[in-house]
Parts: sequence; C-alpha cells; structure tokens
Amino acid sequence: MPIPDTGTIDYLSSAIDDTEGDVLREKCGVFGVFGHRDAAALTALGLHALQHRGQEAAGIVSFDGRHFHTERRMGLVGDHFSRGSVIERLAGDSAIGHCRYATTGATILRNVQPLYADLAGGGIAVCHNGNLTNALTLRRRLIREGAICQSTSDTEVILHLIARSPKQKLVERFIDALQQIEGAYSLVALSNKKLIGARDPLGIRPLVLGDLNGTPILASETCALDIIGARYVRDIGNGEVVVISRDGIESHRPFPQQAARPCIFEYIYFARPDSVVGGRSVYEVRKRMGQELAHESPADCDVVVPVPDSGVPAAIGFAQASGTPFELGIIRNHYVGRTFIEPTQQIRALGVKLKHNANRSQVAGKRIVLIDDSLVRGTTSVKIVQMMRDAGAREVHMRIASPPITHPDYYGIDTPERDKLLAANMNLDEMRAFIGADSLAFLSVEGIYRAMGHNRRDPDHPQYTDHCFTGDYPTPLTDLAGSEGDHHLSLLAETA
Ligand SMILES: O=P(O)(O)OC[C@H]1O[C@H](OP(=O)(O)OP(=O)(O)O)[C@H](O)[C@@H]1O
Ligand SMILES: NC(=O)CC[C@H](N)C(=O)O
Ligand SMILES: [Mg+2]
Repeated sequence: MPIPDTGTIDYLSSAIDDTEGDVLREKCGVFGVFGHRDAAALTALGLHALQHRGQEAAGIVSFDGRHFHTERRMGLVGDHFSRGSVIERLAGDSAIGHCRYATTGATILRNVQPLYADLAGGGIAVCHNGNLTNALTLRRRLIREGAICQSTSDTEVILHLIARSPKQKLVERFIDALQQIEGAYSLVALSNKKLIGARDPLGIRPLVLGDLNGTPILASETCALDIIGARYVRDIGNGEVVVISRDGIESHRPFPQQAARPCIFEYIYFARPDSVVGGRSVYEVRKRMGQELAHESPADCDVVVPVPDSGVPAAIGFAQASGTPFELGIIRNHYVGRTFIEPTQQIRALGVKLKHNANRSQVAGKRIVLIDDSLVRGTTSVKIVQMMRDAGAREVHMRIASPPITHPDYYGIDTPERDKLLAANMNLDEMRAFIGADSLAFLSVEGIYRAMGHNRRDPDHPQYTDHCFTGDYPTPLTDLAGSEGDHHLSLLAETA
C-alpha cells in the first residue's frame, strides 16, 4: 500500500505515541518492512525469529503516513508484542523493529530502540545492531556543541549527526552521519518516506534484503525472512546504503571500495543455525568446525555430547568425523534463553543452572567428550563438567569449536573486559583445571578458516573480523585510545 506524501512540517507537531515520556525512541536484531498493511505484525514476527540476538528489550516504530507510533519495552519480544492491542496501536504500512542486548549504555528503557527523533525535515527512527568505537568521543563533542542527549546508547549519536548535517536531503544527511562514525553497524531506519538499510564499510554485522510478494524487507538474518514467508533477495553489501521508497530500491556506495570482513563470531555463536549468512549456511559451517576439531584434537571417548544449544551442530560434525556415537547427554530447558548475552554475571550463572540438566542414562559410566561452540567466561563449562561428573561420567573431556577468546570485542558482542575472559588470563592447562575437565582443546584459528572454506587466514587481508582470537582489530578504537570509556555519560541514575 503506497504511503501518502503528507509533507514535512506536520511531523514536527505530530503527537508521538509516547507512553514513557521520552523524546527519543530507541529499539541488536533489526528488522524493517516498507509498504505492507500488516507492517507491525510482520515486524513483531521478524523480531521473534531474531530473539536469540537480544533478549533484554524490544521495540517497534511504525509510520501511518501521518504519524509515527512507537512501543518499546524491557523483556522478550513475546512478552509484549504478541498482543493484538499493541500491534493495533502500531498503525501504518511501514515499520522497523529491534531486539536489544546492550553493548553501550545500560539495560534501561531510555536506551531501548528504535530511537526516534524529530528533525527539521521530519521524523526518523533508527535501529542499530553493532557497536560504535568512537561514539563516546562524538557524544562529548556533540554535547559541547549543545546537543541534548536523551540516552546513554552509542546509537543516539547517529541521530544527532543526521540532525546537524549541513546536507539537504535525508539520504545525504544519513550518509554524512555514517562517514563520521566508526566501528560496527547494521542499521535500519524509517523516515516518513523511506526505509533505509546500511552496513558498515567492513560489513561486520549481517543485514539482508528480502521480498514478501513485492514488499521489501530488511532483517539481520534470513531466519526472520523465513518466519514471514519472505524470499531472500541478497545480503546488503559492506559499506552499502539501500534506500527503499515508493520509487523502488536505490543502492548507494558512499565508502571507498574494500573487501568485506564480517564477524566470525556470527558463524560460531551469534546467528541462528538455520540462517544463511554471507551465502553460507550457519549450520553447515558449525558442523565443519566440529569436523575440523575432531581432526585437530580427537578424544578417546564413548559418546559425543553437545552443550545445547549452539554447541549442537559442531558436536554432530565432531561425532561424524570421529565415528563416535552422538547422544543428548544434556537436556536444555526451553524456557531459558541464551546465557552468554545476559547483562550480569549473576544472571548468567543462575541462567546456566536453570538451563541445563544431565541426561543420566546417556552419561553414567561413560567417557564423555563435551562439545561447545565457544568458551568465554567459563561459566557454562564449569557447571556442565561438574554436572557430567555428578551424573556418573567416568571421564569428561571438553572440546571447543573455536579458538581461545583472548581479546575483548567492541563491535556488538559483550566481551569487553579482558579480566573476565578465561583464555586471556589462563594457559590451556590452567583453564582445564579451572573447568575440572580431564582434557581441554580448542579449534585453531586456521581450523576456523578451513571450516569457512578457505585454505588459510590471509594475514595481510584477513577474510573475517576475528580480533577475539587474534587481537587484530579492523577499525580504529578511538574511544578506547582516548580513555573516553572512563567518563560518566549521564548524571541521571541508570534506572529508567
Ligand atoms: O564461557 P561462557 O561465559 O559460559 O560463555 C560461552 C557459552 O555461552 C554461549 O551459550 P549461551 O547460553 O549464551 O547460548 P546458547 O543456548 O545458544 O548456546 C556459548 O554457546 C557457550 O555455551
Ligand atoms: N548488541 C547490539 O548490537 C547493541 C546495539 C547498540 N550498541 C546498543 O547498545 O543498544
Ligand atoms: Mg551455549
């Protein structure tokens, strides 16, 4: 359904549906629909499929041709956005949505996305997956210049930069903003006339274009297209800005051409295994990581046991390559989500206990090899190894289908503190003793690249963003270099 052209002035005085009283509206999975009568419902479904990317909060902004409507809530998508009354309030045939786990700015309502702002040319809402590495530096400058920040999220600086751009047209202003930010971003933005999708110059975080019977869709992952029956069209390119309007879809390439360097951790952990990222099935890649691991670090065992959920495909690969039986020696509770992306260690620790239980019949008296996709803080491994012993396992070996994480991430994965990363603080045998396993091994960096279909990692032009394992950060870390992170962002208590 076409969106009527109602001009720009109207949006300045428009009554924004704002139950929290914030001026700016916020919403790490991102989704957008342009020109469908069920835009908000489709967005809610898309966010359901992207729930694994962020469990702390969710939000949707829609546009009805005259007004923007917005709902942002703490909690899971289904806690709020499965209600008919909520979807009805999100009127209009265009919508964007976000499910968040915080990387910059606390887990509080004013940081929940989409972020909305009234600009001189009309309203705009932005959803961001990723993390900016110069946001705090930019924020300090903007505040000195008079900007009034409403949140402590890195994403907000994008809105300020669009608002202050000297360029005329929205797309030019948007691109002008992108040229000032550094780090990782996949963005979906909605204005009164356009749905915009953008990926940072290296394409660190994913973003795809889909098509639902002629309706363009933007989403973090293809699983969000599948849920609504949309066809995958293509990945948005690194450094590409796509502009969707009633005139069709335009592509802009405002950055110098360079090779993409997507985040390897999307393949290891982040993305859903049924998604196709950068043309590769995440499931197939994870299985190959398990196969490589079996070749590199075999274990003399009776059964291969996956650590659910994301260790399962690698465990299948390990079992197939080693010819060892695969058994579900750990059963997961389906009502507990991902624990790594929970905001506090206390919640993570509790979550793991609630989440997994030993399947004693498959474990007792056996030599077990546990396969997990990654080891970050070691919270999961410590508990699971003990759980296997308590269930009567004779030996417990641990194999991790990715290399030791020795470096923090600043691009949208919550591993920022080096002192919390097990592999940054212990050698292999210390880690083995810490988690209580009989043996421990990790997949090598080269093994990861082989699983991705490459002969080797190209040291001069690495094919992926793999700083977690190598310390090779692909962008400047401006805030870190300037100790910007040490400053308080807001005097307002971080409770609302
Ligand atoms: O060493 P840790 O700090 O425990 O972190 C690593 C664990 O966290 C992740 O699982 P998570 O529970 O987040 O999600 P999943 O259910 O998709 O496996 C990952 O798959 C590892 O199991
Ligand atoms: N995980 C993400 O992609 C987070 C997006 C954004 N940096 C935020 O903290 O809200
Ligand atoms: Mg896990």
